[in-house]
This record gives sequence, structure tokens and C-alpha cells, in this order.
Amino acid sequence: MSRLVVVSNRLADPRKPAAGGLAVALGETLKSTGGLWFGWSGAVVKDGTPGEGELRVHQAGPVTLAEIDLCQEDHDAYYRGYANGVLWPVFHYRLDLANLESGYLSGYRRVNHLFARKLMPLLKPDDLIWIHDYHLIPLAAELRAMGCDNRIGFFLHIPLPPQQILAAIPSHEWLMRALFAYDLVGFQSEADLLNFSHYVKAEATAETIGAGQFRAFNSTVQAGAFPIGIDVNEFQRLGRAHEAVDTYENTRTEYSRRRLLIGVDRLDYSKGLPQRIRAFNELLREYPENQHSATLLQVASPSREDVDAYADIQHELESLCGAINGNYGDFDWMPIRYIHRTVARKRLPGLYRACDVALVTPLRDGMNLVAKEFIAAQDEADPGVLVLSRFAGAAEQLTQALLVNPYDIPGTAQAIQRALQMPLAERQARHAALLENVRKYDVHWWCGQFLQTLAAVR
Ligand SMILES: O=P(O)(O)OC[C@H]1O[C@H](O[C@H]2O[C@H](CO)[C@@H](O)[C@H](O)[C@H]2O)[C@H](O)[C@@H](O)[C@@H]1O
Ligand SMILES: O=c1ccn([C@@H]2O[C@H](COP(=O)(O)OP(=O)(O)O)[C@@H](O)[C@H]2O)c(=O)[nH]1
Repeated sequence: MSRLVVVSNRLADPRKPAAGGLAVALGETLKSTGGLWFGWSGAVVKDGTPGEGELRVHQAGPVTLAEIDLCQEDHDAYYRGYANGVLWPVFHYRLDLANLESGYLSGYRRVNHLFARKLMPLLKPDDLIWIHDYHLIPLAAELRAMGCDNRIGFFLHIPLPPQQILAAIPSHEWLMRALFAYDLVGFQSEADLLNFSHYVKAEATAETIGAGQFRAFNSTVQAGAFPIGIDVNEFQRLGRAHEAVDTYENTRTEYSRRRLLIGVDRLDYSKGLPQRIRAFNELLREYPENQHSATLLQVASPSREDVDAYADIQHELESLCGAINGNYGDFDWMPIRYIHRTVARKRLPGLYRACDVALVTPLRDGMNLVAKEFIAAQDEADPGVLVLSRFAGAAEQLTQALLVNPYDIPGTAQAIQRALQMPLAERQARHAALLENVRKYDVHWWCGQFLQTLAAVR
């Protein structure tokens, strides 16, 4: 059987808990398949040479981790600059936040070349290579140029925007052409796949030569939608461990007289946090019975703090929460508990279970695993309700959630009120259908479908 080689910017020791959906999902995948996981170590070397980085290889259970350091200049141009200052905002439909005039592209190319150069000697002829996310789009083209003819798949964890938005990136043709060096390209949703199909037909006069097969630039690529999932059994096991049980009991005791709502997100402008807080404000104003009763626990895990737009969103959020707590809060009740910290994964199932409603309301999101984790953590006899943005990839699957347009503040407030008042029978019916979906399309399904398709591509 072929060895699996996974390449991603973000790595995590699969034996330890991680924050961020990609690291969590790949950790789960590799724990069961074994193989090699290659990526950035997370270390930034102050006076290092651009295009160079020390590689350390070590064993973590069944997985060999190959971690490479980046020097400050490469990190700034590749990760902070091009990946998170250009690709992330544009792919999340936010041209207004993209730094399109920057010279970051050369750093992005340099680091992809470095990854290829360091990975090449570690590869065996029949390895199946699976490259992840927007940081590494040109990696297969770099590997091919070095003579690699292994099967290579790519999975995009974030949305792919429509052609007209993508085309605003000055080097969009080069970027999209690079996808044709892969054998298989996977997206989170059918909507992303459709955007890919429109783009390659309009901009690269691609021909469709079979189901999901596109021919352009003298190459053929297979494309498909492979919605990522969670490891439901592992998450439920985590929910039975003492850290989660203690968290559940402490939270229920502390808020015994309250209705609890929860949001768990990286502090990212794509997650729609200001809009969510405004919708909660509208709930308190329009449905005053929730005053002195409903409390929103908002976990905002620090993320990419050296990118300007992230510092801005943090200030906006802090001032919004402060204003609402100032206006409505009382000696015995604060409407919002804002937690600007990463909460340990082992506590999350208990926290989710203690809450009546989850607010997962991104403006755009590739998938959103928090939505799936919330469903998996519920008590089936008395489940909470998921309020979910129609613009999260997860909305294509989780259709029994209360779907909202997060830009519509009164509409979202109305859906939250409906969630808080939903009768038990309806909660149970919706939850059962959602759980069935989350269980069926779990992380093992995702991995299996992608790798089987990759292995079968001609
Ligand atoms: O690595 P960071 O810069 O700290 O960011 C964390 C990860 O964020 C993004 O996650 C995406 O992948 C999830 C799993 O497929 C998906 O559910 C979510 O909607 C996406 O936003 C990013 O794509 C990863 O590369 C980052 O590691
Ligand atoms: O304080 C936090 C915030 C998030 N997470 C985890 O990070 C992942 C976030 O993944 P998601 O797909 O929702 O979004 P992303 O951050 O990858 O965009 C989920 O598994 C969360 O449980 C965590 O462990 N602690």
C-alpha cells in the first residue's frame, strides 16, 4: 500500500490537541493512516537566509513529522503577506481587505520552492502526496519541475470565490494554472466547485472532458467537492472525559438561571463576529424577555495578530461587547462573556453541551468544524439548536440548522429568538437529522473519498 504524505503550512503533533480546523482534521486523519506530515514548524528565525530553513524530522506515534523553520523575511512575505494578506481576504470575497499592490508574490513562490526542495529527498516513488490549502497552491508545479511524478492531490480548505473576484488578483492566471499540476483538486462545497468550473472555462478556455474533469494548459485535472468532517466518535469520547464533564457541570451551575448561547471562533474578520454581536444586541432590544436571562459566551481565539485587519477586528469587537455590557449589564447579569483566548479542545464538548444555542455565523467560511462539533456534543434527549450562516460551507450539508444571512441583523436576531423558544420535539428532530449527517460525512469519509478518488484518477 502507498504511503500517505501530507503537506500543509500548519502542522500539529497528532498526539496533542490543536486549534484550527485543518490541523485538527489532518491530525485525526494521520493518526489512523500513519505516514509523513511535512510543513512549517511554526518557528520564525530572526536572522535566517530567505529561501532557506532547517528541517527536523521526528516520530510522533504512527506519524513522521518533518518540520521546517522559516526566516523572518520569508514568513512575512509568504504567510503574513501573500497567504493571509492577499489570498485569504480575496478567497473570502473581501477585496476591500486585500493588499493587492504588495510585492509578496516572490516570497510566496520562494517558500513553495523551498518546501519542494526539502520535501523531494524524503519522497518514495509510490507515495501518495496530499497538499493542503492556499499557502501551497504552486507546490505541485514546483515538485513536477524537480521530476516528481507521484500522484498529487490538493485540497482547498477555504472557499473559492467567483471568477470576477478571483480575477482581481494580479497573478490569478499563474495561480490557477498551478492547479493543473495536480491530479486531483478538492473543494469544500459544490458552490466552490462551480466557481472553479466557471473560472477555468471563462479564463482558460478549459474543456470539460468527463465528470469533473477539465483540460487546459496541456494538462488534465480532476476536480470534486469533498466536504470535510470531524471524528464524531473521538469528539464524543472527549465529551465523556473528566475535563469536559467538569466544564459542563461548572458552566451549568454558574449559569443555572440563564439561557446560554455560544460562539467559538478564531478572531477572524471572516467569522462575522461584529455582525453576530449586533444581532445579539438586537435580540435583547426586540425581545426584551431575554434581558437578565440570555448570556452569550463568545470565545475568540487569537489569530494572525501581525496582520493589520486582524488587529482592527479585535478593537471593533472589544468596543461592541463593552458597549452592550455597559448598556444592558447589571450586578447579577452580563449579556456577553467575551473570552479572547484559545480554549483547550478537551473542554469544548462540555461547553457546547451546556449551551442552548450555538451561533456559527461567518460571512464566509470554507466549512466550519465548530458547527459539526456542536452537533456531536449535544445530549440527544435535550439538544441545543444550531444557528448557522448560509455562507458557511457547512450549510450545504447541515440544512436542518436554522440558516441565516449574517448580514441581516434583524433576521439573525429573529432566528436566535426562534432557537431559544424551539419546542423539545422540534429540537430533537432537527438534531437527529443533523447528527446523522455529521456522522455519515465524518473525517474518515472525507479522507477516504479524497484518497480513493486520487488513487483512481487516470
Ligand atoms: O493556521 P492558521 O493561520 O492559524 O489558521 C487556522 C486554519 O484556518 C483555516 O481553516 C480552514 O479549514 C477548516 C478545515 O477544513 C475549515 O473548516 C475552515 O472553514 C477553514 O477556515 C485555514 O484554511 C487553515 O489553513 C488554517 O490552518
Ligand atoms: O479556542 C478554540 C477555538 C477553536 N478551537 C478548534 O479549532 C477548530 C476551528 O475550526 P473551524 O473549521 O471551525 O475554523 P478555522 O479556525 O479552521 O477557520 C475547531 O476544531 C475548534 O474546536 C479550539 O480548539 N479552541
